[in-house]
Amino acid sequence: MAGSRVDCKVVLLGKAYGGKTSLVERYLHDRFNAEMPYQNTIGAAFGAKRVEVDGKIVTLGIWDTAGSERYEAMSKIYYRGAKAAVVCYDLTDDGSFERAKFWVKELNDNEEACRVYLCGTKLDLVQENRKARKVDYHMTTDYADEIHAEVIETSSKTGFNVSELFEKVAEGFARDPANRQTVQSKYLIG
Ligand SMILES: Nc1nc2c(ncn2[C@@H]2O[C@H](COP(=O)(O)OP(=O)(O)OP(=O)(O)O)[C@@H](O)[C@H]2O)c(=O)[nH]1
Repeated sequence: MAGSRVDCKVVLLGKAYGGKTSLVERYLHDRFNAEMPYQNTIGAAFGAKRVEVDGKIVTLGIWDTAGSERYEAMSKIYYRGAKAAVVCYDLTDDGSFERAKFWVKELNDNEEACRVYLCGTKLDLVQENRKARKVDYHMTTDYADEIHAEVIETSSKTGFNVSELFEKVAEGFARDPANRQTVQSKYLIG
């Protein structure tokens, strides 16, 4: 990946313990370690991945921010210039959806060109036990319609919908006429 251009800056935002790091870990390295004790992100972490869209290469530069409110000022720095934001909430924690709304407002107020993807995390937990669901799916889609966003529910544990989420992000970016210049017009080989 060294030296390759980052076309699309993507930022992950959301409440602490919401599953952002696990989502990136699953997407970039296809792994999830349930045994590993939770470690809160400090500052932010960066990773990149190339995605093919319509025969063209989009490089996603993904910033995983810290959810802890202690690092809020820092997280605000990381969404600057982002073309897409994956705003995460934990499907088993209703407070995390309130926090997601906070980030959506931040983005709407400061980064007009940033597309918002609402990502419900830990879907495996609510599939195992329906009572564990604390964030209603239809409520999230109604809200998404209001703010012109998309909703996707994922599980980093099983991998369900994780690649699909980032593919949506890459497609949304590459197919936006405003970004046509940025997307490398070369074909992906191999
Ligand atoms: N069962 C299940 N657990 C998950 C899933 N995603 C994350 N977790 C767990 O939830 C906890 C928090 O996940 P993280 O990915 O570290 O959360 P985060 O949003 O990056 O947290 P901060 O760095 O503090 O902002 C960890 O113990 C994970 O193992 C999932 O899809 N399923």
